[in-house]
Amino acid sequence: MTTTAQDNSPKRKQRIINCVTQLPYKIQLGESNDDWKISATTGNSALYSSLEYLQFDSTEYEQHVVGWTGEITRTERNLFTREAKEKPQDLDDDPLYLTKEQIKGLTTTLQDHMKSDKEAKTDTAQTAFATNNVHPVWLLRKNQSRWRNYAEKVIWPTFHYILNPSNEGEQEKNWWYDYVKFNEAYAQKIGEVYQKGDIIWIHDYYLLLLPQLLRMKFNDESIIIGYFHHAPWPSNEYFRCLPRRKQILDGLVGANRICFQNESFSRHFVSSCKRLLDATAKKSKNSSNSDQYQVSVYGGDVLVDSLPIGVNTTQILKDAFTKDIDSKVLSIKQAYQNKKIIIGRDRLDSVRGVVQKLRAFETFLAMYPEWRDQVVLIQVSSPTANRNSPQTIKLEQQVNELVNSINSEYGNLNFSPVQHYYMRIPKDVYLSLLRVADLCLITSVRDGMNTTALEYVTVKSHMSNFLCYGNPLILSEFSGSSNVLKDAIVVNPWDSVAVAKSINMALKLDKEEKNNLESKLWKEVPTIQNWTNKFLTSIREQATSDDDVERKMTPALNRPVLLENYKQAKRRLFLFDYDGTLTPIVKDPAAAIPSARLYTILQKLCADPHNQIWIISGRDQKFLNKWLGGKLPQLGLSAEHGCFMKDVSCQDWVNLTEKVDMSWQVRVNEVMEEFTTRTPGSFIERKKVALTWHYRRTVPELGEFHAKELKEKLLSFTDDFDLEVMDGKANIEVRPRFVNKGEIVKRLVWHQHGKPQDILKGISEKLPKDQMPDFVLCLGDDFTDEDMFRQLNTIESCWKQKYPDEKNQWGNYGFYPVTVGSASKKTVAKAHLTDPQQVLETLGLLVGDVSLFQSAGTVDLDSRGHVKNSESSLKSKLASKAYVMKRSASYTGAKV
Ligand SMILES: O=P(O)(O)OC[C@H]1O[C@H](O[C@H]2O[C@H](CO)[C@@H](O)[C@H](O)[C@H]2O)[C@H](O)[C@@H](O)[C@@H]1O
Ligand SMILES: [Mg+2]
Repeated sequence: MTTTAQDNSPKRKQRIINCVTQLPYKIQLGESNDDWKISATTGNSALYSSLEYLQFDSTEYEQHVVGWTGEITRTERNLFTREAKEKPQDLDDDPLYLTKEQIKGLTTTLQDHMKSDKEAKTDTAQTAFATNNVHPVWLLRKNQSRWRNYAEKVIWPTFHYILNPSNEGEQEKNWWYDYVKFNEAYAQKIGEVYQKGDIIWIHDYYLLLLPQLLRMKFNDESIIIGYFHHAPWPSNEYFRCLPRRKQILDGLVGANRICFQNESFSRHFVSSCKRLLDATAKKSKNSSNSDQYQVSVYGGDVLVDSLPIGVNTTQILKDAFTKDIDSKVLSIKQAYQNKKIIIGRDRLDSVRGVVQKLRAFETFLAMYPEWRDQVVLIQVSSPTANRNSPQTIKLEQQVNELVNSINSEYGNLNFSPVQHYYMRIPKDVYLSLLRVADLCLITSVRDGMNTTALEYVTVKSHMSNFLCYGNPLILSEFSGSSNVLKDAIVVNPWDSVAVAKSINMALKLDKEEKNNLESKLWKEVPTIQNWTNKFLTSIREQATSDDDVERKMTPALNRPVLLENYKQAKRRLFLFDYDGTLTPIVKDPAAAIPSARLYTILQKLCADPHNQIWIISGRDQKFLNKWLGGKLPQLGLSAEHGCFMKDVSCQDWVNLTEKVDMSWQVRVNEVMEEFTTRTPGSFIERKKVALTWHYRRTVPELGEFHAKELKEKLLSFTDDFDLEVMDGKANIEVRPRFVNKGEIVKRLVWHQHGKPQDILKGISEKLPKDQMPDFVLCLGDDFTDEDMFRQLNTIESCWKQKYPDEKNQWGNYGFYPVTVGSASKKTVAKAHLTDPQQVLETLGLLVGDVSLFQSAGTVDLDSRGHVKNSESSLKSKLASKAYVMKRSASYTGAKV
């Protein structure tokens, strides 16, 4: 009899690394260096309740939260009240240089805070709890709010259909660099936390570059990255106005799954990818019957769909129905006896529609005199982080004027129909307002998901609510929540008359009508538990289904390492393919000519005597001479996939196929001509040796079908001539088998660096290593370029045997075989860059034309956000030391 051993060990929980813009805490430093004051932040309630759920209630997941600390402020004692008060000038003037000990102390305080939260929130201490699961991202530079600028002043407005004139000036450039660093800092922190098998979940528009950065950082094809976008995603007509639109999309498509609040946002995102990245998308329905897209971009796939966020309905009901809140509700009711109460709670920014709401309320009072004196609008507007910006100040004035004019027109000495509170209110007051309301009015002109709407419906679902059960909700059609709360009274906030009519109708609903509405609405409120589980379950399913397919991801090129290696190397060799690498693929081969930017970069590379630059292309000599050799004679050239070579700073070409029988050309040409006749739009490019049949300009399906047929036909006889038939980018090429780009690479690497080539002479593998290149950057996009990469890999293996002790500080020989295309492309290259634009940016970086922070690239940062060990990092360290001394001296009264 056989027995199966039972596995009694506790099931390992799935680890989730949850990346949020800011930890859910407001952090203040008291008078002494370790006096940390931690309190809960306001805003983002839905997201933070998802974190709480994963932290305290979920039995399936072990959560790790990675987030910026937010602006850390200091407090000072108020001499009169003895209370600690925040120093207002802190954020701009007071650099928060924290010592290592302080950073450690604060991390422990945060961990402890989370633990005591747990003890307060769970009944038992049984749940296995992940200690050290809060991972702060330190960015302690002076003016800490700098990290918000690009996200808040450029991305946020565009995502809400507000176009600020952007001139890509110095200021915006600096904001962008800080934005890149912000994302880099997260990548670095995740690097410290990540374990194989973890799911990384990234939230919202501060972290749009992070998915791709993580792909660059981890050479782990199984890494699973999900991204949820909480804000709206605008139509492509708006999105494409962002100067950094491509970098943003490139950053995001590093995720396996990108999810939005509703189908319109995901559709807009997909059209941005199609338009700006040349992506294709297949649409289908997901398990919740909403649209999902498989977006193919740079040859890889990303799943795009939507899942509206929810709220913690159980907690809200628990918090909203207490004795304390009962009494608050009663006092509000007494204050407005015999009046209907309309409530609104919004942040005071231009998209929340407070102005539209006031205008509609004014119209309502004008249109329905019978309601005057019978209705009060309690509007709570909470200040935004940008309270002092000219736009907010203007908006504040506009709101005040409207409130005054309504109250003077329709109010009297005893009563003002609009009660406007410009302040943050505590949670209990907010819940009391939700409970007391006869109507909730939401007129935002754009938002991702309005959680006030969801919370209101939740509170109104409670029967014992002082006759307020089921009171109605008027909701803007431009709010993301209108896609979820389909049975709300939906209005266009720009149409004051229509909103006024809806207010009148809503206030007149009888009990049965209200109950009817509420019973439908209540079913439509998503819970945060469901939302969290659904997102994580589907990403896990995606991961397992992907596991069945053989999946190898190529990491993105680590550009900071490349730059460092470049700077230190003395014998640098560049091996560049041309089409699809240095220049984008276009319909007409004759139109694919070098850009001015490419010339500048090549010129700068050529000007450095340590560099040897070769273009190794499928193009013929005529094309390469005309557009490259003629303008930059220092370039080495190889034409027709290795058939011809022209050495650097030399005019003459050498034919490596001179002795080959070319009789095959007639036969191949005949077959290609037959297919050209049958396929409108196709044509033959006749080079000296190779023949290329192009079908980019044909009807795609027909072109592809005939290309397959042509290839088979050619393969049936080309073996006799020892020819290779190659599948290129919308082309089929034929050339002799014994020449290929790899052979050229072999010749160039096994060669004394900087010495002229004796092309017809054989290769010597006996050269001392210090005469051969110590840095080789090889870039190519196509199947034929794989020969170059393969050759470099072979040489590297050989050197490992021959020169095991001569590796560089990065543990290799400075070889960078890099494919141009997606991470999921099948390749033997060691890294990838997505497209020719990224290629130029990378080369620009080497010649000093581009900043490291122009695009994200995985850089190690210090706790202040400077590149580690850089000049600015060292300067900042000194400043920090001086600062700490000054501070401690000011405590003790000593002079420094
Ligand atoms: O080795 P490469 O430098 O990448 O050259 C490969 C082939 O590139 C050219 O064709 C390709 O690019 C064209 C322009 O973008 C495009 O219209 C065509 O569809 C692509 O196949 C070139 O015409 C061929 O001769 C090269 O062999
Ligand atoms: Mg190419």
